[in-house]
Amino acid sequence: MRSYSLIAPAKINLYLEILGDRADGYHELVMVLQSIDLADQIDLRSISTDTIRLHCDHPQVPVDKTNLAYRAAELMAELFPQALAQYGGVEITLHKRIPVAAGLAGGSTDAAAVLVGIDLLWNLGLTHSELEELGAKLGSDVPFCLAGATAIATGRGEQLSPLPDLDHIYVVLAKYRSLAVSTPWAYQTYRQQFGSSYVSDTVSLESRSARVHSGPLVNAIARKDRAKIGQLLHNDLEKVVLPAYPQVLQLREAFQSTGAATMMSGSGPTVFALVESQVQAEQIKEQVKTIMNHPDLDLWVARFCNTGIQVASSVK
Ligand SMILES: C[C@@](CO)(OP(=O)(O)O)[C@H](O)COP(=O)(O)OP(=O)(O)OC[C@H]1O[C@@H](n2ccc(N)nc2=O)[C@H](O)[C@@H]1O
Ligand SMILES: Nc1ncnc2c1ncn2[C@@H]1O[C@H](COP(=O)(O)OP(=O)(O)O)[C@@H](O)[C@H]1O
Repeated sequence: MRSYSLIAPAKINLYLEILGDRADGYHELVMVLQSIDLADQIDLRSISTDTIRLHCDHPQVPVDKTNLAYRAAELMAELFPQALAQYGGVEITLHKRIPVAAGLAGGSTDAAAVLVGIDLLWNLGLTHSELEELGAKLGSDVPFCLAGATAIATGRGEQLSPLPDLDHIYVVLAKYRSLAVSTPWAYQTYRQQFGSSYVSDTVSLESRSARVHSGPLVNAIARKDRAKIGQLLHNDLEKVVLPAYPQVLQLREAFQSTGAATMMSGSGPTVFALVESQVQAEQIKEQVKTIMNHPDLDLWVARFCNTGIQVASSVK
């Protein structure tokens, strides 16, 4: 039986600015996204029946049709019924290492891996932009997860422009195991509290987005100036999540007290810090663990990576 094993990295947001609301209910964004080597492994195998089967080793992850990986397979089956008939259905096994509901695009990267894996299993030969288009139907962060690395994302988050690769930057991440922040809640609350400051005309939206494209963070990335990148981290969603979740605020303050550049990722509740070496990262991880002294707090050390979905092994 044909099978593929794929590696699906998480992302962090180095920058997230909300520019305005949109007629489709989403928000117009400008973000800088970065892949990190904290990754899920997704195994896909052709099966003789024309069904989709999903297994996952994480108790918080649904294995029904609400799983984004399942939805990615379902979308492929709907779009390519002849390939489904020719090659059979798919059995998907998710080995979950990315924390769930964490602001790290765990579900999105699994969905991206399933698109790539089924394209290979069924010999579809889809182009990268075709895969991006399918990814955007599943979620705003899915297109980024396909190629990963460092990129500016605009629109809902699905329009991408690559940025130069960043190497040798380590990340310390921390999240309370039982704490989840709803992404729709975060955007909706932001709109309620700060919506009146939106600029509604498109010229202004474009100029605000262009300011980021040629702005200090993008310049710091081009110069690989790690210290400056750290100083320029920004996330508008902190304005609503930190006041509503005091534990996340405390975690943010604990990271700050170590002197490292720190920020919440996406809609949270993961907080991360950027550091220059693995040794320093392990030190900060221990410092934050000691300051917080909470049995429910999980911490990880990861590294920036310049890849999105990758094939680890295959049987053809
Ligand atoms: C906040 C971010 C930052 O990277 O990531 P996470 O924290 O989820 O990882 C993203 O914007 C999330 O992306 P993703 O999780 O793919 O979002 P989607 O499934 O498309 O949308 C989930 C919900 O978030 C809100 N949403 C999302 C994107 C956007 N540009 N405007 C929005 O208002 C909408 O309420 C939508 O129903
Ligand atoms: N493949 C998946 N991995 C993780 N969570 C998933 C997946 N598919 C659906 N979910 C659901 O999506 C929600 C958001 O999870 P996740 O994608 O990890 O976080 P975020 O959107 O914050 O990056 C979870 O509460 C979970 O129930």
